[in-house]
Amino acid sequence: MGLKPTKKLVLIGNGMAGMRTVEHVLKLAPDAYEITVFGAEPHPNYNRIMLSSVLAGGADLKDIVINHPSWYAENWIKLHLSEEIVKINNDKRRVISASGIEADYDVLILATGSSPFMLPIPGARKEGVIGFRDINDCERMMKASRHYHKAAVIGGGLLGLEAARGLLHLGMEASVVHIHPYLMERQLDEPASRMLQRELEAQGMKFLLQKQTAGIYGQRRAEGLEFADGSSLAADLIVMAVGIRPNVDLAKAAGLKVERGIVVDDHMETSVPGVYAVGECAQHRGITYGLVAPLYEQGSVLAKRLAGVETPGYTGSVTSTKLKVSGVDVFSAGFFADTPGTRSLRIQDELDGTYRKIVLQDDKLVGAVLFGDTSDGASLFAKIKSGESVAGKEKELLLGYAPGQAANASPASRLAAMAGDEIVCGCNGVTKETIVNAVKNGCTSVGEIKACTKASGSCGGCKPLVEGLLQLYAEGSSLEPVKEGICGCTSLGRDEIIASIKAMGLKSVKEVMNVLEWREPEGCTKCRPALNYYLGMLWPSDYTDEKESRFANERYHANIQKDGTYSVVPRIYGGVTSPADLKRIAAVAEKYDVPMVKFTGGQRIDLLGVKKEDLPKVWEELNMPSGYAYGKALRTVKTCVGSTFCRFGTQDSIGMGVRLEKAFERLNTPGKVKLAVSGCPRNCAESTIKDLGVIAIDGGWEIYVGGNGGVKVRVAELLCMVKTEDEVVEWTAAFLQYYREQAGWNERTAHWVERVGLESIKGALENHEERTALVERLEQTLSRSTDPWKEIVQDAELRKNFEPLPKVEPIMK
Ligand SMILES: Cc1cc2nc3c(=O)[nH]c(=O)nc-3n(C[C@H](O)[C@H](O)[C@H](O)COP(=O)(O)OP(=O)(O)OC[C@H]3O[C@@H](n4cnc5c(N)ncnc54)[C@H](O)[C@@H]3O)c2cc1C
Ligand SMILES: NC(=O)c1ccc[n+]([C@@H]2O[C@H](COP(=O)([O-])OP(=O)(O)OC[C@H]3O[C@@H](n4cnc5c(N)ncnc54)[C@H](O)[C@@H]3O)[C@@H](O)[C@H]2O)c1
Ligand code: SF4
Ligand code: FES
Repeated sequence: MGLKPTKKLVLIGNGMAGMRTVEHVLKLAPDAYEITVFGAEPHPNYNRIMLSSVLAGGADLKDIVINHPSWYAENWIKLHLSEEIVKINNDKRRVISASGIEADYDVLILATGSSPFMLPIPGARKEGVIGFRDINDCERMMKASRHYHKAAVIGGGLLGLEAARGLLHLGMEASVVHIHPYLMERQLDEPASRMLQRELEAQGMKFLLQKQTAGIYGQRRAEGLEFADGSSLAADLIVMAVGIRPNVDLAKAAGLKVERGIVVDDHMETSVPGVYAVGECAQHRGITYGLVAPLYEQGSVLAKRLAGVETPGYTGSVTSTKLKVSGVDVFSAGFFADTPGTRSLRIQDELDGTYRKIVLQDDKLVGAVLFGDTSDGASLFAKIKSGESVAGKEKELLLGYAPGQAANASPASRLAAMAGDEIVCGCNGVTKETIVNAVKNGCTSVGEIKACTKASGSCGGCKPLVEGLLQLYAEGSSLEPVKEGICGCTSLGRDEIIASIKAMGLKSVKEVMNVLEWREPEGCTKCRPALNYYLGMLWPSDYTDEKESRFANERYHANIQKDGTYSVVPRIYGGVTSPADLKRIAAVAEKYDVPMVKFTGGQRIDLLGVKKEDLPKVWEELNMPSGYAYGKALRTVKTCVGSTFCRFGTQDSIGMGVRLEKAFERLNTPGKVKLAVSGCPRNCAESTIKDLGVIAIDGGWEIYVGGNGGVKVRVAELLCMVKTEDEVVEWTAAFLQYYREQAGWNERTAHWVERVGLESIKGALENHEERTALVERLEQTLSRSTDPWKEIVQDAELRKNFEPLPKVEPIMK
């Protein structure tokens, strides 16, 4: 420190926004102020955001401190902990703490944050009823979990869901009571919200929707909740997460203009000159914010103002949020609702568990919702913030790739294509360019980049991107990163993971994550199903499929529809049915009020709109095998009528198709697999746009592979020509097993064939010995497969999974 400062700066509130402002001031004008900080909490400034991770086991309390006491001392800051300021004397320009400490100021910053809103209902003050705001709350929940088992969280917003996830981690039963019909209604539309709910249910969370809490019952300690509809829920820990209220009492008493928050102008100055407010307690242009990114923007503007650096002022923020629950990727930004004057585009892939919605207004992107894969969140948010015209680029934004570019372009090429001014770390407003410069200036780890730029220092959501940039731009690395993880939880790629599983004999998803040091202990929606698949593929004889690592569709063995009902597709081999099967399907459809019965593109019958609780009965009464219309597995074998009826047919395509479908049904594959068999080169079964298509020719068959008729049409390539039906089956088996062993999870054959090249596949399969070995390994896998519907129908425990959500008992008064 150089000259003795002449002005006194007092900060009330040792939290995230206030201390970020002080840090900025120290950078811009290190000698300008003598700084005193008052904090009501007994801790130095810590990362409040990470409390969710602490509760969920992803961090330790000691890991979340942002500024250690030594940092304050090094920067000549006088720090008063456990000292609440109870009075501001504007005339004397002095503040007074609860214990009587007085401090004079020339500049005063109020950064008092918010408090959880506690519902004013009978029983709200009972023991065991808490908010979730600070370290103390976190410790109370941890302590309660050691003695009690049933927790209820009131509020299905960001905080409530993160709290519930943490409580599950602590071994408690966690029920979320939400007043709206669907969760996170402030951030998500209904389809995304329903997908989220299903994922969280799979993690063990329970939900009571459209429930208004009327009171909390119990003696001294809470024992449960009573609802307005007369029902109740037992709970011995109740966490209220129904929103926050800015802490404004102190400012109000001091005569500052206060509405919902402390009213400030564009330079964060309150109605009293020299007195400023930042963070959640401040109200700017009518808005109070509850996320760090806008609060940090405010802090940066205020610091400039205090350091005498010219600034146009703060003009307000567009916000984006990400739910920090491991295993669930949800992103929401801007105006996501469908309102008059806006146009929404969306795609939902129930199979991959992904949802994308973009909202446009006057050719600009104004909002976005992503579920399942949030890797494009940063770039969509950048477009929303820039306000640039996106006319003509709507499809690119919706699909997440430029026309002509591969749909699943590698994360590395996406990072490389990112513009320099695109924000990578939303919490701290750090651009790609800033991170790349830090790397070029010698930062060699994410920790160093954090220390240098703040990126990844708050919610941690951008860590995978920061790590990706580090790998991409570190000296000596090629344009492709050295290592590209299968998801943000690891930097290990598919091949490394498979090699480690084999070498170390790892036998469960959890074991792989532990031994290979996953960053997220629970993994995510990308890696859990991938590991489950790899383990099943590598250990066909003794691996037990982990249902909880599969998408909801695969767990329930039915496709979930937009409205929460399911579709049921029984197997119809080769598209050939019988009057008896048709009668049974019709009877079930009538009995269970199935609203729609539809023929699918794969020549089957789809019963749409089946209620979850009816699924076991529907399967039982259909008494037909599962068609696997929901899984990454063999789907359909489409056939034309072939030589049996068609005058052009040279071979029995129906017989061949039925044989293939019976041979490979229930086979799990990296991506869904569709087959087709055509009876002559007229190709009526569209064999050339299937993963594997067979076409009859004079005296034999042609086998084509790697075709796709979906978003990006790809024509299949000729793998081989064979003479007999047995050879068709053998080559198909060998190709499917080679695909199972070589492709990445979720990689369709079209992409895989394009990536590795047809010649390499031909090379492997042409060798008779290798082909035979592949067929044997495939048969070993198939020998253990059983029909999932039959299993569920016969198992009372499994049937319970389909029962309606927790029964709420009526309360006896
Ligand atoms: C569990 C949890 C998870 C969150 N996750 C995210 C997230 O992922 N992303 C995100 O953007 N935001 C998240 N938030 C919100 C984010 O933490 C807040 O927006 C941010 O901390 C607000 O900063 P602040 O400085 O305004 O208030 P705070 O950080 O609350 O700081 C205010 C401080 O002032 C003190 N204080 C109040 N009155 C006085 C007084 N009179 N005298 C002295 N001291 C006083 C308080 O004790 C407190 O320490 C989360 C919040 C919680 C609780
Ligand atoms: N990942 C993140 O970004 C993150 C995480 C945690 C907290 N936060 C922030 O912390 C603050 C607090 O979070 P929050 O979730 O409490 O606030 P919120 O206002 O975002 O959500 C509160 C939720 O509670 C529901 N609710 C209201 N009254 C209810 C009632 N009587 N019964 C049941 N449900 C009721 C609302 O419908 C709403 O969905 C917010 O500013 C939030 O943005 C952010
Ligand atoms: S592909 Fe050939 S055999 Fe099959 S229906 Fe068409 S014309 Fe007939
Ligand atoms: S986005 Fe939250 S720390 Fe970077």
